[in-house]
Amino acid sequence: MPHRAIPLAEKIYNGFLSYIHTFDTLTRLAPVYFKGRDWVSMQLNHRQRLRLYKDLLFQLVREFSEMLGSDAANRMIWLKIRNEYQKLISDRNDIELAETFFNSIIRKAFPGMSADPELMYLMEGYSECTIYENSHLVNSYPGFLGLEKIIRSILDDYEFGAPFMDREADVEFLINSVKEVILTRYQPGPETTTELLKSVFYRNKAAYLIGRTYIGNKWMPFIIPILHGPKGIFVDTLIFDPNMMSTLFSFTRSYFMVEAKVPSQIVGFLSSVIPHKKTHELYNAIGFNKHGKTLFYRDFLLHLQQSTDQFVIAPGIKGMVMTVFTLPSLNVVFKLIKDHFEPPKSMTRQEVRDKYKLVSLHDRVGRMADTHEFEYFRIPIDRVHPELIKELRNTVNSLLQIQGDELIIKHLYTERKMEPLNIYLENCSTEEGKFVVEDYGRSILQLAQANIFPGDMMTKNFGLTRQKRVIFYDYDEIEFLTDMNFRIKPKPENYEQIYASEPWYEIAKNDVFPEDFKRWMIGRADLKDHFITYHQDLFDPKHWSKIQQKIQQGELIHAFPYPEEIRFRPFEKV
Ligand SMILES: Nc1ncnc2c1ncn2[C@@H]1O[C@H](COP(=O)(O)OP(=O)(O)OP(=O)(O)O)[C@@H](O)[C@H]1O
Repeated sequence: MPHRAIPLAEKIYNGFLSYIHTFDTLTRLAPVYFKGRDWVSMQLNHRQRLRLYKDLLFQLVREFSEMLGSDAANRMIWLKIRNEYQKLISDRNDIELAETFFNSIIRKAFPGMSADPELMYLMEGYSECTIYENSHLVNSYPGFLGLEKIIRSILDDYEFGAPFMDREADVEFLINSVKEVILTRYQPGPETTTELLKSVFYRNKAAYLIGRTYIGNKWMPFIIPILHGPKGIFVDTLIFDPNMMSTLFSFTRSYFMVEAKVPSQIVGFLSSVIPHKKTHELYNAIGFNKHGKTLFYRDFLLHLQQSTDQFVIAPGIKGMVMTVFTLPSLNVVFKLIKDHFEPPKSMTRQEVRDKYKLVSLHDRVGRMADTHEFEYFRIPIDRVHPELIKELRNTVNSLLQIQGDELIIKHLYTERKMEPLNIYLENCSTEEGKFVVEDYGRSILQLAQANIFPGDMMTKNFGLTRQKRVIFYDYDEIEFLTDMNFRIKPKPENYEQIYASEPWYEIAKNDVFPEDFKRWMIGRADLKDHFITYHQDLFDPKHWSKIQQKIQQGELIHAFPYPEEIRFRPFEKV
């Protein structure tokens, strides 16, 4: 009965249109807030966009399920709905997003649905994100114009609606930078050309222009960060370093606000300029994280087919709250909330989920890993190591189902696999160790500036990225920094107090004594002194209180996603 399937398909399609429309509307507000230096609205708007998908889906699924009535698990009807939906979306240039949207609906409306290749779009969609010729994607600047003219034209073409602080100085900085990095190595020829994505990428207090220059028989990518300080708009630096570009698009950063009329084209261009990034990571980076999740899952299924290794318990110290496992050949960990927590952990499963949600909605400032949440995640049981089966049975039994030859996990998070910091510190040289413990302290202070207090700051709760950047990944004890009370330890005044085995003063739940951090943060003797000297602020309650005050006064600190040493004007405020 196709006539019944048509309104149901239309219902989903209208929901999708409404999602895309609202997503675009919110995205288009980013340049407005950038122009007005309205950073609070920028942040709220971003959060609203992050919530959009789930909020909208919730309402839509309710209405849709009412229409569907008792047919929620009727495969025939679903097949027909999918057919009708396919007709509605087939001409769209964001068809891959529409497919993912359908998957989200069926996953919520069909009881117990995990992944079904017949009813869902699992392996379809654009496998490649081709950039079409003559598209409206980029602004092009032919090489014959000469360096200065190209740079001036670029600054003319990207209008931020506010005056530049010192445009001539920016032109000079950019010219010198290109001369230093590119023109010492390559000679421009008749084929030399520069392209910049027309869409500007906004995040926090910055705007980014993303481009590439064809020179020396290859495309040289670059990123131009633009800031809007109290004195006006200015170019902050010019990035050519591929590692820095990659960090800018890292899984530890918030998503960009960027107009993407044809998302696959933006992603196609990005993959030509940002090395090592998978397509799913780029979709995440431009805010289509649900589609990023679809692609991630697609990669996962392909990887399973192409590998033979077994899922095992993740290396490192086992969590008290999470059971964590991995596939050695894949750079992902799977995190499951345990059925019971041993003291001193006393939270509920829902509270842990709330903390993970908090992180997903918060600015991750390059220091917390993004996660994807999955329900009814399937793994072939013969790929699960017996030790892991035992561990899962002991710790997360309520989340497990066995169906045929598959293990189904009712709820889990996936996260990028990193090398646990405690393991790295056991094996590295003193020099390597100094480098990472400096970054360990820096990561904690940067999280603090973003109003995050990690709670448990032991090295086992941090991981290292490929580029040896320290990232926090244990979210169950996270708190807002402004909810904590940083205290100086009271001085003992008598014999009993000096020799008391327990603290003799009252300690409230949210009290923190930063002086104590010195005792346990770094164990290794050859690194401890270096760490304590390098990060004196960490142990000073006044420093923590100062950060709190700034946050309470509404100051949003911009976490630069590149080293501040490369800024053209390192001391210029934003
Ligand atoms: N992203 C990751 N990459 C690699 N290993 C990880 C990752 N996340 C967790 N692990 C491993 O799993 C262990 C437990 O993870 P996690 O710290 O998230 O659990 P937890 O139960 O919250 O810990 P805690 O008992 O400290 O609260 C870590 O110590 C680490 O060894």
